[in-house]
Amino acid sequence: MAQFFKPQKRGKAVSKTLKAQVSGLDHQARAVVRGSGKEAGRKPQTRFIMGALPGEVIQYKTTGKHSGTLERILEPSTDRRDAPCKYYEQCGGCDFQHVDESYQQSHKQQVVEELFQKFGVFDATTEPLPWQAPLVSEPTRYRRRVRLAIRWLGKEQKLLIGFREAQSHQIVAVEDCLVAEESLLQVVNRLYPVLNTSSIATKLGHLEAIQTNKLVILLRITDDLTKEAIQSLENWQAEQNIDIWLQSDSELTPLNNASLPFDTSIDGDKLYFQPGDFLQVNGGINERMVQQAIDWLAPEKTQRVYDFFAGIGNFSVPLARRAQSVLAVEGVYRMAEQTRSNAEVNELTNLDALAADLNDITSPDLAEPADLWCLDPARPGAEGVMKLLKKLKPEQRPERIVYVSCAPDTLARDVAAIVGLKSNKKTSDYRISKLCTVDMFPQTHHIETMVCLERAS
Ligand SMILES: C[S@@+](CC[C@H](N)C(=O)[O-])C[C@H]1O[C@@H](n2cnc3c(N)ncnc32)[C@H](O)[C@@H]1O
Ligand code: SF4
Repeated sequence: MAQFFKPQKRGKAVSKTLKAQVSGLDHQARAVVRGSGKEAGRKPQTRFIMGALPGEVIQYKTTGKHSGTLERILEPSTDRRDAPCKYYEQCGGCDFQHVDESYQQSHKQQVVEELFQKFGVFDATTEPLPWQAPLVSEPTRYRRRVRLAIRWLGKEQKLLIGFREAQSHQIVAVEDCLVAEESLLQVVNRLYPVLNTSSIATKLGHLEAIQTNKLVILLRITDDLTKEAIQSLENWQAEQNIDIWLQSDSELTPLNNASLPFDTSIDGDKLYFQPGDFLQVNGGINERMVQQAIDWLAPEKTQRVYDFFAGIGNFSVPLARRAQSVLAVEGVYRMAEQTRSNAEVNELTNLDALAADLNDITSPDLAEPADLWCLDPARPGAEGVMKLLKKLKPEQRPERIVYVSCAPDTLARDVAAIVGLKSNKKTSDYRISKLCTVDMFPQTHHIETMVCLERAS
């Protein structure tokens, strides 16, 4: 039969296998390779490839204009180690186990340094950043919360529970996870036979296991469970003394009216939360991070504090123990209410909470100005708070700001905005007095950083 030419849709690049030497690591710990030679007549591209290290010669497959997947390491780096977790090659939960923890930590500090330089936060040729020792975590068994994906395999009549593969919807079944507290996967394994029936498993979205004062299971359900299914979960709950919560699109319900779990603050105060609320995943490092925020802010009994992006009051409650008053601001109404309730339970009359969108905050929303600000935004950062700071008269601005960040790029952008404030057009109103990385997520590329900024006068 005659073959006719059919024009191809533009932009659909053909995947190729290439060889290259890795030139560096980006802020997501992806290897940077510059295309060697011409690829199908195009200009060589820079691509980002997970799993390789600077100096290594690799073979990779192109998957997009700037992406590729690692196929083979032809010349390994001496920094490479065998990953401690047997699921590492498939599981998307960790992406930095192929180097040891000190490499991970120094890479993370270097990323922050480079981003601060890029955003003009400081000039490396004239003034080094005042780095403090990193807050270093246990390298394994540090997670007190895990989320597992779930799929019912209809043909095999079997439930699959595990972590997602990187950039894929596939699930890797795991019996244990090296970064999670041991109790978490153990309890999931015990619950498995109860969930492994089509009447429950087909209605599950995902599962979370959380360990604070007690173990809690949160089941995300996509449809109502039958009475019998609920009864079997309740029987297991009673037998194991472990609370189960069901989360649907519209509500979060504890089975048998299970009570709220709580985290304990550095002063022994109880921070109650619902299983759907934000909770810092690394309990040990969280304690040290909160203590350091307090040391850096150094609140006095005469000072007022704003805790922006407050969650359930992780920083607000210990700050309220030391300051004259604290206003916690949180976007999720329920969590702001929880902070208020946590203030009451711990008999703190000087802590109030406001539910507000911090992208859009104005000083009248906050009533009186505060002497100290604590900021702990999610990844998009705190642009709205930066706008607020800029609009304030210099004398209304805080004496000190501690910024806790889980995204170094938005941190660099926001810190650049703070050090760029100049009331007298010459010198900055604020300088960075201390900063450090916080090892919140060992074995992954995620970077947590704390920065303390002090007002000049
Ligand atoms: C990284 S968590 C920190 C929570 C708390 N500081 C802690 O240590 O547990 C960030 C918090 O910011 C809140 N948040 C995110 N975007 C917000 C916004 N635009 N306005 C107010 N709060 C926001 C989230 O709901 C979340 O509770
Ligand atoms: S998330 Fe757990 S199971 Fe997955 S690679 Fe990391 S340690 Fe292993």
